[in-house]
Amino acid sequence: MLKTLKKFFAFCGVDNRRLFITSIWLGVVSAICSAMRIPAAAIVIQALLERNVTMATLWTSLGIIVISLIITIAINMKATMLQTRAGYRACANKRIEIAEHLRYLPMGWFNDNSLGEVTSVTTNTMENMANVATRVVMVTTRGFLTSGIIAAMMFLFDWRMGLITLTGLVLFFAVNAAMQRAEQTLSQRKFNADERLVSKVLEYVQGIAEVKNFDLTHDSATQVHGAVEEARRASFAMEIPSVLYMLAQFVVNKLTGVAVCAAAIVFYFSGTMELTNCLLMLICSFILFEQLDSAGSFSALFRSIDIGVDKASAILRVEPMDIDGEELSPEREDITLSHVDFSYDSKPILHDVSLTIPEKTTVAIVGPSGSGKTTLCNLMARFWDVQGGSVRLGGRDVREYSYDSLIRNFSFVFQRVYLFSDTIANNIRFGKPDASMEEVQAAAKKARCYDFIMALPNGFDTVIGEGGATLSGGERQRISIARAIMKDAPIIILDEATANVDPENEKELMEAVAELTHDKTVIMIAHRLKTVRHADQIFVVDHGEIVQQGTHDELVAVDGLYRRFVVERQQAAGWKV
Ligand SMILES: Nc1ncnc2c1ncn2[C@@H]1O[C@H](COP(=O)(O)OP(=O)(O)OP(=O)(O)O)[C@@H](O)[C@H]1O
Repeated sequence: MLKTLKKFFAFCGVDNRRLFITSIWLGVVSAICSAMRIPAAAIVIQALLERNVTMATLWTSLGIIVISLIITIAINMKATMLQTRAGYRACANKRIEIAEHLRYLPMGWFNDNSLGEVTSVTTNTMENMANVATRVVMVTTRGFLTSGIIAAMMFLFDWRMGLITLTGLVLFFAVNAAMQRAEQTLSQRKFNADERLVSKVLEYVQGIAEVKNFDLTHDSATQVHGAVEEARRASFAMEIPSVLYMLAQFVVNKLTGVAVCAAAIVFYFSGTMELTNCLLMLICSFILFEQLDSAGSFSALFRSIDIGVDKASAILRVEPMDIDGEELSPEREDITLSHVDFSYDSKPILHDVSLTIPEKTTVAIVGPSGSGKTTLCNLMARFWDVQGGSVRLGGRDVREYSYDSLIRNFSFVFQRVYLFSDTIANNIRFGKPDASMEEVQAAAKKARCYDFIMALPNGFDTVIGEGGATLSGGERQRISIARAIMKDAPIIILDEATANVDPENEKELMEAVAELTHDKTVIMIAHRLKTVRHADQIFVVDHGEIVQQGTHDELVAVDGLYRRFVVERQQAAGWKV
């Protein structure tokens, strides 16, 4: 348990740890104040035995009780406020730290770890930590510390009583340690079940259109039901042993009280304890381990704090990509790939790819579906690291740049646009967080989305649904172009941005793209002949290799994949030109 405490305090950070420790010590002071009931009772008992009860005796006793009660309440309030602040602040800081850290993780990590796992850690686990860990840590540490202090006081009072109390404490901790061991595997099972539940619900909600479309309601719901059922079983399995161990702890506690009671009576009759002290011990025996009772039940949750800290720390320990990167600004924005080899895990995708894209030129990358076009573009912005060869921007390997200084040079317009559940203005501002409203509107005008935004009920302040759900595909696309215009990066990568657009939207989209790409280095994964034919260079990719390279006129003049695609474009399923 001490190991978990140490881990938890290290996890919380210095400031929050200080608040926690202060609140724990305040808790101990409050427990001692609440124990002032014992001397208050002793004064009255003594007076009664001496048949000397006066108003002064009663007032003194009452005064001690009232004052200690007021102090206890005030201290408890302060301690609760401190630990609540420390708990929520520590978890909020961790969430921000994790979110920030995720930005710098290699894309391969996201491939290997499901969205559910990451979501579960940042939501469930952190929520659990904020709610449970803060209370658990305070109640248990306070309970154990207070009981230790009481045991020491018992030794001072009468070593025989001290011995009985200590024996009780040792037995209590033995049961507690057994409970912690029993909880270890069960807590892990519960965490895994919670993680799977979040994964399945996310999958179900994200794929709800497909679920309805293909009438998968039953299959998907079964998976969600299975995950819910396993989470229920895991939670229940965790409760059973803890209830039994808690009962055992409770029994040990009460038996210690009974032993104190019995020993006091025996010692009185054997003439080795005064009547006042004997009566005092009888009162003490009932309140001796009050704090320990709640500490014992709360400590059952210690294992889940342990796992929670481990899960969050495991994400934070994943090595970010730009560990050695420098803050660089390329002098020119040309891109060179030299003998690049790349695989996703063990699946080879690109083989010995070399190409040069001079700055401020437009290149089109074309090829059959799955040939590696998107992968090629992603390597330029170091979404992944190459396994062989190099990718250079402005003559420097992209691995020499820090992530921020590299990504500053790129704007991506993806075919699948993701808009955040926020106002339209803020979605456009993503490209430049401190942009004024005038700048946002100017970008929207260039991206040909100003008119439809103004037609919305709250204009630029309209909050759009998560993923941009309340806008059409073409509108979302143009907002993403406005975002890219706002960023004003020197290199634009258009990944099939013009595919799947109806003719009405196409004209506006083309105008928006023209505004975005003006005077930039442009790399487009192009499916339309119109856009491809005007490119300065065309790279034809097939099975992860550049099989042809040149201008449209040069490529149609020779027999090859490009000409075949142009000729067969009407029938070609994988290449819509
Ligand atoms: N994140 C990933 N993890 C594993 N494999 C991937 C990943 N992304 C793409 N692939 C695989 O790599 C290959 C190349 O994919 P890529 O998206 O680069 O092709 P593309 O030419 O852009 O295809 P399309 O025109 O259909 O978009 C495909 O076989 C794809 O399944």
